[in-house]
Amino acid sequence: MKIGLLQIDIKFGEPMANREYVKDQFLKAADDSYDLIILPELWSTGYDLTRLDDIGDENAQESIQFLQELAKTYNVNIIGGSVANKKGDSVYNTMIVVDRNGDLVHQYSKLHLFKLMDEHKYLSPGEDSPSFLLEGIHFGGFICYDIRFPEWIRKPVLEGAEAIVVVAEWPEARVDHWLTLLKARAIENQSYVFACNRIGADPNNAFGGNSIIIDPWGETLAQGTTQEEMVTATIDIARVKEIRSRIPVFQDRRTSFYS
Ligand SMILES: O=C(O)CCC(=O)C(=O)O
Repeated sequence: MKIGLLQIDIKFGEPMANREYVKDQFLKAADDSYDLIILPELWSTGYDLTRLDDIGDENAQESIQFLQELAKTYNVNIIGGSVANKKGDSVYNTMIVVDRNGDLVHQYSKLHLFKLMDEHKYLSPGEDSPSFLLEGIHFGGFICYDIRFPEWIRKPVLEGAEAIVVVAEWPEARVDHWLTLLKARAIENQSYVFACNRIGADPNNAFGGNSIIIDPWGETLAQGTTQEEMVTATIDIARVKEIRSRIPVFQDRRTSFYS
């Protein structure tokens, strides 16, 4: 499976311009035969939180249709980062997954809102399961701050997930945490990690790039810089079983002492 993490800059509060830009990037990648392309968190609006009521997407409909068209046109599965999803009086930060036929496979709204960036003032926390199946692979999909909660990442893994996807707008100031947490999540869960971050800056933060693909042994297969790029690796999901039988962490758990 060939994976591409679309590490891009995002225009602050300009969904139309960001959609056009993402469309151009898919066209550019068209000849590279990706099986799965992953976008960053809030790729259509950025963190323009005070305007999400205006620029957010009613029930994520426009974003879903946009991603469905791209998936069908380029015959590629898409984990469409996340978008500002308006539902009644609330706005959620919602991941959208569509398969290469253009079918909507999964939606997940960020569970843990990040107070340091005021998310709790403008967004509502989700209540969705992070588990989904795509191309026969069981994934757990998460958004940014979620990776600081190992017990939440573990949940889909205990349900059978072999790959953890993370979409983010992770600040440059804490890139060391980003890389360390992602590597730990890969090793402790003996799972692939595909983590797509944005680059560039908004009025409040500079973002750290360093999108990364890590194998279930904790080895980095590909890592971005702080420039715009497609971070790419080809993975073999059978490696998960191999690693899990080498060190059988999941058989050795003492669940009568912890859940
Ligand atoms: O946990 C962090 O340091 C960054 C989290 C974050 O930026 C987010 O969830 O949007």
